[in-house]
Amino acid sequence: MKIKIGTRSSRLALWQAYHIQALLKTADVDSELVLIETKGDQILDRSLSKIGSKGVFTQELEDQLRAGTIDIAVHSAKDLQSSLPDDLSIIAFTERERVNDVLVSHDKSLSLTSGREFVVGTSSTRRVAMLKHFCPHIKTVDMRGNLQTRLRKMEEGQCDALLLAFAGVHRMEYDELIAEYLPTQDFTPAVGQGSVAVEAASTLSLEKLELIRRLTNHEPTEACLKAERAFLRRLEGGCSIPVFGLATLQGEELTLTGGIVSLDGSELLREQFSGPLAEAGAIGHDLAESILAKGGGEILRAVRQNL
Ligand SMILES: NCc1[nH]cc(CCC(=O)O)c1CC(=O)O
Repeated sequence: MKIKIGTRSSRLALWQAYHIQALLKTADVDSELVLIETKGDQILDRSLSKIGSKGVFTQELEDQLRAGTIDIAVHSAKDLQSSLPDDLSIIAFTERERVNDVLVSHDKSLSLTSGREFVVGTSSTRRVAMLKHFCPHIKTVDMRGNLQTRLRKMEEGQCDALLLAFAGVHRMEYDELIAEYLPTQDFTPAVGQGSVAVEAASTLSLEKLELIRRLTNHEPTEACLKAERAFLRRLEGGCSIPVFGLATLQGEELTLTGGIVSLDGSELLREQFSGPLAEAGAIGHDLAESILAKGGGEILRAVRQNL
């Protein structure tokens, strides 16, 4: 048996696919990579929020899952839509990397808390809005492209630093450029940040599904992402809205922190709910209801009108 792994061909996507391949290999399960180009890879001149980012990095992979030309598709968990079509599902979430956002620069003395003014490149609406909220002295510039492209733009002087997920920076082995780890209490990451998701179609054989799940799924991470994704689903969000969410486990108790920030940074709503791990989905849903009741709905409407 050979598992066909569908992946985008960016360096980060390939790292993730090789990671899944290595986990399968621990039980001598053979696999091959099938490289697939998505709309998000082709359109590089427009900001992600303007492409209509629903599934922009996932659609073509999902088409091939349905066609059966690949057994599984590998994604950054963060890039997945919060709800999938009925015939597709996430069968595994890998153990999560450190979840923090990091400030990346050749100037290691840069810090967001120093009060010093400088320019940060990012293409994430969540990061832009959080910077406006927590660090109004910081200027932001929209910066798309893969990590290598962004680093080049930074070196050309388009910005002084980049704000990125630690997970991606670490996987691309740029740890030495990390100037600062941002605290998750303020800069709460995007839902799913740091985990790799394995997606399959309902037509995948039970034998393959169970084998892949056994070798790649990390149950504590899965529980946390279940809560985070239920939260995001209730807000009907994808990765392009300024919503954040992070669940952690202490034994059997799950704690979910999540919220939303307005695009101009003026309003930030954040709440924390805890409960038994078995109720992960309900915790996420209830947290979203609470955020909506406190004004999150108005923030979301304004965000949708502006994107
Ligand atoms: N939105 C792009 C994206 N999707 C996943 C990661 C990093 C890896 C991860 O969070 O799992 C990144 C880059 C970033 O946000 O800096």
